[in-house]
Amino acid sequence: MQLFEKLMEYPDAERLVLDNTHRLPVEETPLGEALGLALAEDLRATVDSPPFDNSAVDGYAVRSADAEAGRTFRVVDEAPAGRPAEKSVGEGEAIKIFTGGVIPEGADATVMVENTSGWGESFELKKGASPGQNIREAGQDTQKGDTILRAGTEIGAPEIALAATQGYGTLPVFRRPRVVVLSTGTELVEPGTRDLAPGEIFDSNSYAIVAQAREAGAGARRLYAASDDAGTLRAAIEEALETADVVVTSGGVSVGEKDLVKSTLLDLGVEQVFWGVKFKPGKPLFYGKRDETRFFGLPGNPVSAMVCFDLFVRPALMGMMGREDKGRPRVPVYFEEDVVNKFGRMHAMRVSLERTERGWLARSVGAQGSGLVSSLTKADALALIGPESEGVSAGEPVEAIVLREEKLL
Ligand SMILES: Nc1nc2c(c(=O)[nH]1)N[C@H]1C(S)=C(S)[C@@H](COP(=O)(O)OP(=O)(O)OC[C@H]3O[C@@H](n4cnc5c(N)ncnc54)[C@H](O)[C@@H]3O)O[C@H]1N2
Ligand code: MOO
Repeated sequence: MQLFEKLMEYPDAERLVLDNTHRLPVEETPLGEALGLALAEDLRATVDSPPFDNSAVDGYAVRSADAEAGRTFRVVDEAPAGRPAEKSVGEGEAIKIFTGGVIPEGADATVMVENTSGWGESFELKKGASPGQNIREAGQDTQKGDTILRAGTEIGAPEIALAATQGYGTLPVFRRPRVVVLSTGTELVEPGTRDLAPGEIFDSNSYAIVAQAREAGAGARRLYAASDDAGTLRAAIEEALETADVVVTSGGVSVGEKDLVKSTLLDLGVEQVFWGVKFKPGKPLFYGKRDETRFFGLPGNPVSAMVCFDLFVRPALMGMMGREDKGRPRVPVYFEEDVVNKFGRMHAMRVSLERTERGWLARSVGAQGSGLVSSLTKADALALIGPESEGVSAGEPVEAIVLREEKLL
């Protein structure tokens, strides 16, 4: 069994992951499936939007020159949304119009029905109208040929709406990475299937990792939990390889005799980029590549698996999708007391955050064991307590990676 040689410094490992990540190919993706992806090209307006002058209200289209309070108008036609009127508006005439209806020939204003005597074949105007009143002009929103979205923009709901106004049925985006998640460990039991026998635990990592991958915008699926047996593991990894851009395993990556993930990957021709990081939680992290596929061997300890996903896998997935905002936001924080780092590795300490006059105050969420899943539900950020120092003094600034971005609002 191979032991760790020299552990890699955390920033070097972070950089190596990104340096060995490539953008996935550009694909014309249906509008409804583009959420969270990044545009590969600038997008231009194909039409003026709105395409025609239209009414902002339900009421009547009139000539503003005639529109004095107290005057009576004759209704000669109607213009609901989607069906332009056939007639034009002459002096003393009006056309019944609804919101979104095309402004008829001759009219230059619309009046709300509330400012008239009501719906009918004729009506009396209660309030005068000015030219252009309640008219939404053609091209007010976008004009044909304008660049409406820049390459690199992340597609959210407003971008989908804007592209749809221009008739785009698909968008040129970097393809969504396909992540296959495989948890390993003979002790693992599928949640919801049966009670635990002695020595067993429920498989929480594969569910957590799939959720994190989807949060990052990737497509992700779980494979079954594979037992710590070389044949089973090899078959599972081969199955994952059929569809995956990124294979993420959990467990079996440390130095125990049952830790077979690394040797199995190497047997399958995966090239090791690094194994072992001077980082807690997540010392045994493995990163490798084979052709276009990338492999992350996350440690089995649930907190280590989730923290390593956030700090290493998430930026890689975002890079593959062409997203500019690859990492979590980082802010300087301080502690009220001295904090000791006794691990000899960079400690990503789970902390809560509170905004104070001096900046962000960090407090440890409590015990920092790598198996304490509940601690992650209380953490707002990971404070990076460096390996070279043995800790930080009260009030000293420290960089923290913010996990709950809503905290910063
Ligand atoms: N002699 C040494 N032992 C260990 C070292 C070391 O340097 N020398 N490093 C420790 C560190 S740090 C970590 S982290 C763990 C990681 O080990 P593995 O990646 O091999 O993980 P396992 O041993 O398979 O599991 C660790 C722990 O996590 C539980 N686990 C595993 N999979 C799941 C899952 N899918 N859901 C929930 N929990 C899971 C597993 O039962 C173990 O309790 O190694 C240390 N040891
Ligand atoms: O570094 Mo391991 O990740 O303690 O827990």
